[in-house]
Amino acid sequence: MTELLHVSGGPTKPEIIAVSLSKLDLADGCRFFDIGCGTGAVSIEASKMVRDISICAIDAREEAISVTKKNFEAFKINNAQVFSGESSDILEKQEVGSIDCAFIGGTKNISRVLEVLAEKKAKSIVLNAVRIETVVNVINKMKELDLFEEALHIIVSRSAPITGETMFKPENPIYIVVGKSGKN
Ligand SMILES: C[S@@+](CC[C@H](N)C(=O)[O-])C[C@H]1O[C@@H](n2cnc3c(N)ncnc32)[C@H](O)[C@@H]1O
Repeated sequence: MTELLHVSGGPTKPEIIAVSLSKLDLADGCRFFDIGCGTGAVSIEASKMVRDISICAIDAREEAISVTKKNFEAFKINNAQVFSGESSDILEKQEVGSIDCAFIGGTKNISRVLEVLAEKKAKSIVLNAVRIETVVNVINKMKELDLFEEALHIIVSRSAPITGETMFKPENPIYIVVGKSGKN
């Protein structure tokens, strides 16, 4: 089995990826943006769910870009562009084209990122956050941009062995914020 290379902050846990992608309205041939791609794990899972997806993965850290490129090669992700830099700057560029679905895993400069996604008329946006301050900021900004749909708080506990029996260990809670264009 192909092993995913890791980088600090990633990969996003599979259960969180599953819920996040279920909220994104992925469709065959869609243009998917992985903003703060880290390892590229979310893009890899998205590519298993629909046909002919076109992926644009962005991260500000060179280390993450290098790991994403290696993971895309190992998992045979062919229809992908990988951009290094601040996502709000990259999203503004003409050559990135239209945006159907955007997953946001990194929330630096999030207000500007959301403004650019709204300007580009991204149809569906799903954001992961761990800090409540980020969540409040994102909900308020999405409401201002007429994008806000819902926010979820997800806690996963995973089985772990204990003296030959099984206990559950909680993982860090994650907030998922969902935005859709054309709310009204
Ligand atoms: C929690 S990690 C993402 C993990 C990723 N979803 C995965 O599965 O590996 C957040 C990433 O977002 C990047 N990031 C945060 N804000 C960013 C921004 N405004 N532009 C580009 N990258 C950003 C960080 O460099 C970091 O690699």
